[in-house]
Amino acid sequence: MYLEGFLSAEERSHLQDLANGHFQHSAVAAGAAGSSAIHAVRTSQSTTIPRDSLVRCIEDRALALQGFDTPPSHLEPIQLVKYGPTQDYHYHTDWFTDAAAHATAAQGGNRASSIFAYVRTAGSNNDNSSSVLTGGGTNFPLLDVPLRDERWCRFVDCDDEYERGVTFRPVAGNAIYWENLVRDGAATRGDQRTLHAGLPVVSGEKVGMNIWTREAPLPPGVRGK
Ligand SMILES: O=C(O)CCC(=O)C(=O)O
Ligand SMILES: [Fe+2]
Repeated sequence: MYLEGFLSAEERSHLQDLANGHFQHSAVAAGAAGSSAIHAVRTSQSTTIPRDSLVRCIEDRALALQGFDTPPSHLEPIQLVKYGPTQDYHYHTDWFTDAAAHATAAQGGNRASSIFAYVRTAGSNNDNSSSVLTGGGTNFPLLDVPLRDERWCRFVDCDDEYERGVTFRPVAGNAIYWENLVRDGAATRGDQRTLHAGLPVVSGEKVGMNIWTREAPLPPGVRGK
């Protein structure tokens, strides 16, 4: 689902203020139970952000979108991710493929849904040049969505090769929402079609926001206050 104007300009700058100075090299889930590791597949920098009243308001919006039966305890702390030139996040799924290590019932199960929003899509903060963001789209190679109306071209890259699936353009304030799991009898399993990547930034800086909803409540220590 495509969400235009999910974040206001004020919210986007507040989110960046909360994250500033806290970005660290992004980790990815690793083998051992609940652990993560620094990996070349994700060269961005990321941080979770503290929950203040504005962040709670964004969380409420994310929950309302998913229906009234998802309580706040299912939301992971919001994560911001920042990419400079050449930085990217290789193809991955947000649902954990190693569920025994990362998605047990005690850990809140797997990631039922994802919201990825574009928080900053501009020139770099670190140089004085008037660089603009180029690159940095979000590509879903296995999505087979016929976007026949050219109004979509503001939000997706209509010049992409057909075989490349769908690439969302980084448009500040907008977001994509998708569900990660499909029912499989009494259980759930990860949906392969949700494979995606943050394509390399060519110039400028991109800051994104992840809101991940678990199937079940997170341990209070992970969820935080
Ligand atoms: O940067 C992007 O476009 C996607 C990021 C992403 O998929 C993630 O952080 O899980
Ligand atoms: Fe992702």
